[in-house]
Amino acid sequence: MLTLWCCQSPDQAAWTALTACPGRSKPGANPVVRAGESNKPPVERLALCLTETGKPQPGAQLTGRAPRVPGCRGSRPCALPLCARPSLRAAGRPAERAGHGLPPAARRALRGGPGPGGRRGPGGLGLGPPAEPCPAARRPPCRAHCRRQCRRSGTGAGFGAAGEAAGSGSAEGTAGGRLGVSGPRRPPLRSPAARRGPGPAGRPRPPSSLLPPPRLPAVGPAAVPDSPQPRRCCGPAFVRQEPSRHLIPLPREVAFYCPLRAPRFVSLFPPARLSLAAARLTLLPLASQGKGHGKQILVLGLDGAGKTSVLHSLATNHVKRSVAPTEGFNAICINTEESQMEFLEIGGSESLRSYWKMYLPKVLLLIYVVDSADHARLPVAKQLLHQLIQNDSTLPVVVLANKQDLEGAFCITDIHDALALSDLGDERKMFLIGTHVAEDGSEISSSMKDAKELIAQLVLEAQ
Ligand SMILES: Nc1nc2c(ncn2[C@@H]2O[C@H](COP(=O)(O)OP(=O)(O)OP(=O)(O)O)[C@@H](O)[C@H]2O)c(=O)[nH]1
Ligand SMILES: [Mg+2]
Repeated sequence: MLTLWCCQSPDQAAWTALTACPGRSKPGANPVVRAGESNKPPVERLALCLTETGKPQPGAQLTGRAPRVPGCRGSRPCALPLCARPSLRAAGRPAERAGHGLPPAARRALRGGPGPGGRRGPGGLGLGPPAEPCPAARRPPCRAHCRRQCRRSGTGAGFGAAGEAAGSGSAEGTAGGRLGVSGPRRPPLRSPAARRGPGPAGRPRPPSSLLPPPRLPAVGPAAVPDSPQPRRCCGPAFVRQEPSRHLIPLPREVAFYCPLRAPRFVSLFPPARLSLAAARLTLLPLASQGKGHGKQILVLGLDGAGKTSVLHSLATNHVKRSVAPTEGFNAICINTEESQMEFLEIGGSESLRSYWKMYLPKVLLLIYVVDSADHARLPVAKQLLHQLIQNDSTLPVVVLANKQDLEGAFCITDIHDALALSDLGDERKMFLIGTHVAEDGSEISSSMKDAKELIAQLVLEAQ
């Protein structure tokens, strides 16, 4: 059971909603969102974000669906777009991305249909670039034109909704065009997705914005097969996509991890060389490849907290516990479709802690990992965290309360108190997520996936 407090600022509310979305957890782990719960709940895992006052705040509207984002005037609940993976991919607040609170014309434009003045929107709901308009883009919709093309192709295979619907300006059709294309089609009329041709075994491909980069097919353990789609000639049934199609979360790994661009552990500095490396901040592993650009995510925490294990798991989406302590740095790059996340772990042993603060000015985000079962050293972890960020009042921090699988582990409300997170400033974005790196499971836990998505989103926002 997951209890969750709502945060007040729109961005944080979005995250709250994301974490609360019942559709995103595994069966059996669906969070039950309850308003007003203030005592220690019987949590298995609990996501907590802090309000601007730094205190947990009972959510006013949390009754099983995500709260409406302030300012939203849309007729649909904000929870739906927030559940949709595509909505995560666009910039801006989720409510804006879904078009809530905007006039109808602007909403149409946002979804990819013609907006005011007939201009097309940016491909709303984060589904990527708008489908290419049908050359016969006129009203009424160019269904006859599409039929002609299908007849010419001689196969009757799906021309897809892209051209037709885009021409018609229908929001459903536009999104559907990106979702469903299959079979041969006439080159000038192809949507971007159609240009790539049919998916494996003739199956259609998911929207282009949710695929790994071109020429990098989603294969390997992280790849999830595309969902089957009907192959048929364009017609009303195909053109009119169910609205829920917009909201089907696509496979996580396809969206967030490109398996062919494998994560790389770049460098391990032996302690003897550490001072030299530390003296040359600009020559750190990733920065030395010209890709640092201040986008690094710093991963810190006491020795044995599980930093390396967490990083391995985030990078590979599969559980892998670290067996050796990090004696220096550990740098790993995780490529997503939208960004490259460069993580830098610095070992947590006493001799290395003095180097932590040197990297802070360069980072976008701090991930602080604590061992939830190591009660004795939580005060040390707290002291180091407070010292670290006391001079940077806006640096976003994600605290991972790791090893939640251990019997004696503190639940995250205890961790919150033990680390005195409410004293860490009102301005910064701060998140606390319980995680564990299971030994037996092959895939990472849902809490770890939540953490990964949160980190990706924070990095996008910070850039
Ligand atoms: N039970 C349990 N053990 C974990 C978990 N995560 C990591 N471990 C174990 O904790 C030990 C330390 O993990 P590391 O990932 O090396 O810890 P670290 O924070 O990188 O440590 P340093 O590199 O020394 O700073 C290893 O034996 C891991 O197998 C977890 O979620 N649950
Ligand atoms: Mg380590």
